[in-house]
Amino acid sequence: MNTVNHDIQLSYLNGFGNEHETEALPGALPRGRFSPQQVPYGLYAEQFSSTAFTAPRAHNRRSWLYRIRPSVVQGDYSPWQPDQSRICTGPAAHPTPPNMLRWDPLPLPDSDADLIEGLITIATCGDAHAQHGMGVHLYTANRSMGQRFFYCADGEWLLLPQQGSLLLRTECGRLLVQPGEIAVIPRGMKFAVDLPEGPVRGYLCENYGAPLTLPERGPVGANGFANDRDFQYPQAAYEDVEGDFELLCKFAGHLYRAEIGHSPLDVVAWTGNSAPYKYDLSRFNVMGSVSYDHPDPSIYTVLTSASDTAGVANLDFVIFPPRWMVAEDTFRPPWYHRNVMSEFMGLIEGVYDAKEQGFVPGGSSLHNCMSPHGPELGVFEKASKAELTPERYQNTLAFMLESRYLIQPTRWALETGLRQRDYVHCWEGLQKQFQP
Ligand SMILES: O=C(O)Cc1cc(O)ccc1O
Ligand SMILES: [Fe+2]
Repeated sequence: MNTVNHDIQLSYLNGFGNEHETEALPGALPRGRFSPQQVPYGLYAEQFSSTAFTAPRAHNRRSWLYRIRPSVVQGDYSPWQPDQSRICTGPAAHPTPPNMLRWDPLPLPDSDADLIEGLITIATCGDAHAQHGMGVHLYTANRSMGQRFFYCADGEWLLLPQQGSLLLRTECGRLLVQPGEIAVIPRGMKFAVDLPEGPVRGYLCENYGAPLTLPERGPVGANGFANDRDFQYPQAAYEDVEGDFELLCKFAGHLYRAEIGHSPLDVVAWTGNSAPYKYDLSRFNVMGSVSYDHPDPSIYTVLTSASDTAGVANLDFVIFPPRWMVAEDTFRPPWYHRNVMSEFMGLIEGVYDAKEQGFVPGGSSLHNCMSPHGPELGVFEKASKAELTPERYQNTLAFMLESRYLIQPTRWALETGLRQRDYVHCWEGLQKQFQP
């Protein structure tokens, strides 16, 4: 069997949301219909729907999977026994303080943990049962999942590796994802995460709402931001293997376990537009001001999940990548601001321009609805006096998960020693400089 071959060179199918088609055996994919009376090679046909059957064509996401056994061939679910108290799902029942919050990175695990065992929720927003909002988790792991398989019924997973690469073995095939890249796994898709290079750390956004999609470009035109062609989908690859395996599932905020006598990654061919994908963030075509003023960060939106109100996102995934700053007569870092939207941030590498100290790779910050924030004292002083020659921001890759829903830090996040209790002091020295 072919569970894990880390040396394998993976090739991908390109194009965001295309009606992709791929087969691991010649002729495995039925032609001209989705559900023939008999599928080639004795495979079973199974439709995998990520949107309602009746969703408008432009939003409809579904794939047809041709597999060795249909997904119904599995054991009954019972609660997963290990302690699950570190994994939380919105809505949270405890109070949410308006404080500006920041955390140091999670240390790598000192005992064996795979990615599911190493998950810890830092914040949630909205309500998973109502299918809006998100969970923000941090992960660390030092062991491959191997023959433990998983799917999340509560949301789509956006994985942001910060250290170490992930080999995602999914029903649709394999994706190798490294820091600086992201991967998105549709709600409900079964997968296992292996660690080809050892210990890993990263962020995980569990999107309870509408599937992530590319934002509109408006007057920018037909190109730019994240270009559709740079999103990569797996080629079909199947595991034909039997044994005493387990299938974990996150459903309505709890983890369940079912026994399964075979690898559920047994899809030999698939076609459709709902599948996992990856994207190299360095491909992002950055737009910015070439005259004056610091633009809104929405120009850096990679992917967005709509809410029911146009222009008000359930979730925007935004990055702050290397780029040139040329704006004249402008305070170039982010302005001081208060925002109706709530902002969770992480740092993949380097230094973020608004916070040169204390916000470190693997760390996190949260500026909730209407909580004030902006450059720390040192950045303000420097940027107010800097000579405004063109400057390349490099060695930097921060991201933001911005939501219309209040982002509620978990109890763990509020109580952990990783929380920087002195965070607010980074603005303390901003003096009155009023000269009437
Ligand atoms: O708060 C932050 O650091 C994120 C952010 C960056 C920016 O350039 C403008 C607004 C904004 O919220
Ligand atoms: Fe902000």
